[in-house]
Amino acid sequence: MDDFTKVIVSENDISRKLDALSAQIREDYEGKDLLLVGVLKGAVMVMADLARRMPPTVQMDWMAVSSYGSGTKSSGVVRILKDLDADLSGRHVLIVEDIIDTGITLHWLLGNLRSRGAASVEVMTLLRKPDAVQVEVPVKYLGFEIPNEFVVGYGLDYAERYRTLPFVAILNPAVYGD
Ligand SMILES: O=P(O)(O)OC[C@H]1O[C@H](OP(=O)(O)OP(=O)(O)O)[C@H](O)[C@@H]1O
Ligand code: HPA
Ligand SMILES: [Mg+2]
Repeated sequence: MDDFTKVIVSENDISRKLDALSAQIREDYEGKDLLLVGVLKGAVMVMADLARRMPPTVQMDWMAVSSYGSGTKSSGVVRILKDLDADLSGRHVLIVEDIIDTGITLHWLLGNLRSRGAASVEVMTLLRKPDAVQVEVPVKYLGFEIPNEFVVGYGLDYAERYRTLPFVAILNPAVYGD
């Protein structure tokens, strides 16, 4: 049995998309002190590859939230596992995410970070599933819209596995027993 049914975003697709998005972000934040906030653990890969395309003065901070546990369905409840180190007051913040699925995580996170007095809070996500969205989230920088299937790779896991793949693939439902 193959673990994946299809590669939907290749390593090369990701690299070219990050070239374009990072150029736009550099232009939009020129002259501003930018804080990238990565959402652990899924955003580790996209954060690393985006941040390397930014000026060296860019800063990174991390927040860990989890709503999926070890399954393939959102629990609907977002828990903070690790908070930011940075004080956001007056800061220009760009949240960096791997995926918007139901939108529950980012909707909650945007509300949470916006209450901390930042000068601006925007969102960059590599992937979005338009057919899965339950809560609309304003996204300024979007990589790819993908079908409503459970995907893994490039930071995205199933039960903590497959995060290290360099591409994004649809997980074979036989792996999780559907
Ligand atoms: O739009 P949603 O339906 O809320 O789903 C998106 C969120 O789910 C995943 O995180 P997860 O809770 O699996 O934690 P992880 O990043 O540690 O895998 C993903 O990294 C996003 O943060
Ligand atoms: N794959 C892995 N993790 C996720 C997904 C997905 O499709 N959606 C939300 N978290
Ligand atoms: Mg996960």
